[in-house]
This record gives sequence, C-alpha cells and structure tokens, in this order.
Amino acid sequence: MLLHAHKVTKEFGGLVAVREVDFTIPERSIVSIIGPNGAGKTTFFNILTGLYKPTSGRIEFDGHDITGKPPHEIVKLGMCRTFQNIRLFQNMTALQNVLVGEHVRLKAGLIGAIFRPPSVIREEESAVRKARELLAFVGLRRVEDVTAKHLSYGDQRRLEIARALASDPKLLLLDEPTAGMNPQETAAMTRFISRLREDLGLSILLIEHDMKVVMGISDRVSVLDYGEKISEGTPNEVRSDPRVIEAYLGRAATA
Ligand SMILES: Nc1ncnc2c1ncn2[C@@H]1O[C@H](COP(=O)(O)OP(=O)(O)OP(=O)(O)O)[C@@H](O)[C@H]1O
Repeated sequence: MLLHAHKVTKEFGGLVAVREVDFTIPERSIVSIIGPNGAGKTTFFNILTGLYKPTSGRIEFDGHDITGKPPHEIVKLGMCRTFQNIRLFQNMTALQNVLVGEHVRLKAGLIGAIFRPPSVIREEESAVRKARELLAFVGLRRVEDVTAKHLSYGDQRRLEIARALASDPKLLLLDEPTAGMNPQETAAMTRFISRLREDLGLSILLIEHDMKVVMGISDRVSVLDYGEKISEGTPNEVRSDPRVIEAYLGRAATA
C-alpha cells in the first residue's frame, strides 16, 4: 500500500469532522472520496497532507509514519496536492509557476544562488528543461510565457497540476479538479487524470462532486457522511449501496 490511514479522527472543538476513518491507497490506483457537503472530505485531505494534525489515528505513506508531520516534509516524501480554489502565483508565467513547484527538489542553497557556480547553473538549466517537459505533458508548452491570470480556467487547473507534478510526487491529491468546468473541459480533465496514472505511474486521490467523473475513472470509491466512512468499494458497489443512496437523498431532502 502506498498510503494507509488507521482510525483517523479530527475534532474541532466539540465537532467530530472525521471519525475513525480507515483508508488505503494502493500503488498506481485512482481512488475517490465522495460525500455530501460537510461530510469531512476536505478535512480528511488536509490531515493527509499535513495541514491539520489528526486528533487521533496514524497515517503511513510510502513506508514512513507521517502522522502530524508538516506539509513541506510530506511533499518531500512524494505527496502533492491541488486545491479546490486555484492557488497559482497569478502574476507569474506558466513556466515560473512550474519552476516554483520544482524548487522543493533543487539542491542549490542561498550561497549557491548568489555565487552561481557551474553546478548551480547546470541545475537551473535542467530545472527549466524539466519544467518545459511538464508543460508539454499537460498541453501548455505554447503558453509557457503567459501569466497565470491570463490563462483560461481549464488551463489554470492544468498548470496547477503541472506545478504539483514538478515535485515528483508518487501520490497526487486532487480537490475537485473539475469544479466550475463545462462538460468538454470536464471530459478532457478526466482523460488527463487517467493519463497521469498510465504515463507517469502515479496514484491519485480525488475529491470530486461530479459523479460521472468519479464513476468513470475510479478503481475504488470511499463515501463519507458526517465524518464517518459509510461505504467503500468499486463504483458499481458504492452506487447501489442503500446507505449511500440514503445519505445523498436524505441530505438533499432537507437541503
Ligand atoms: N477549521 C475548521 N474549524 C471548525 N470546523 C471545521 C473546520 N474545517 C471543517 N470544519 C467542519 O467540519 C465538517 C466537515 O467539513 P469539510 O469541509 O471537511 O467537509 P467536506 O466534505 O469537504 O464539504 P464540502 O463538500 O462542502 O467541501 C463541517 O461540519 C465543517 O463545518
């Protein structure tokens, strides 16, 4: 298993946002977490990526105990994420955004950056080459010098993923990657996510509201409701689970 969460709980004051959730991500898999609004999906994501410390429970990633470790250490171990709301450096170009993502991997320290010996220049050149390859992979090579804020919405999402890929992750967490997209953009993003696994051998964890996306590309789906995992299985198993139908219909009826 690439990731293994054991009985993870997160409380905010008296509110239990995530309760004793067991969860695994196999190598080279695409898994999704779904659930009604407020079910605890984002909180769980934030625990995995180190933004929140769990109140109790343990998380192992790629053979390391990462429970309570800060986000930058978790990124270095090979877990990277995108956010529900795009968080690019809006006034930097596409290329610069990807270079920032690579930064966690670069070796040159402050002294190297000031004196720029040949080894540092070589490292910079190879960083730019790699950034261009990543931009080509996500289909943005032609806009490498365009500032992020001038890219279309779909392209900004791709750029965010390219920046995440720049840190050489083994696991990529995508928080609602198709939010705000039209059906064509959504279909293109779905194909793109599949390619991340096929071409790069990544594992992917998705939070996604669009059921068509989830059901189309996930190997396994976990369902949260009021912070508890109420169902898990293949898309077909989950879709026909009465507890899942009840959670969605019940919540919709009171919404
Ligand atoms: N920082 C926080 N402080 C206090 N309560 C929080 C905090 N973050 C989340 N919560 C609460 O935890 C519960 C789970 O929220 P969370 O955002 O994880 O749900 P979600 O499934 O991601 O919802 P959505 O689909 O709307 O994004 C909610 O009741 C929310 O109000």
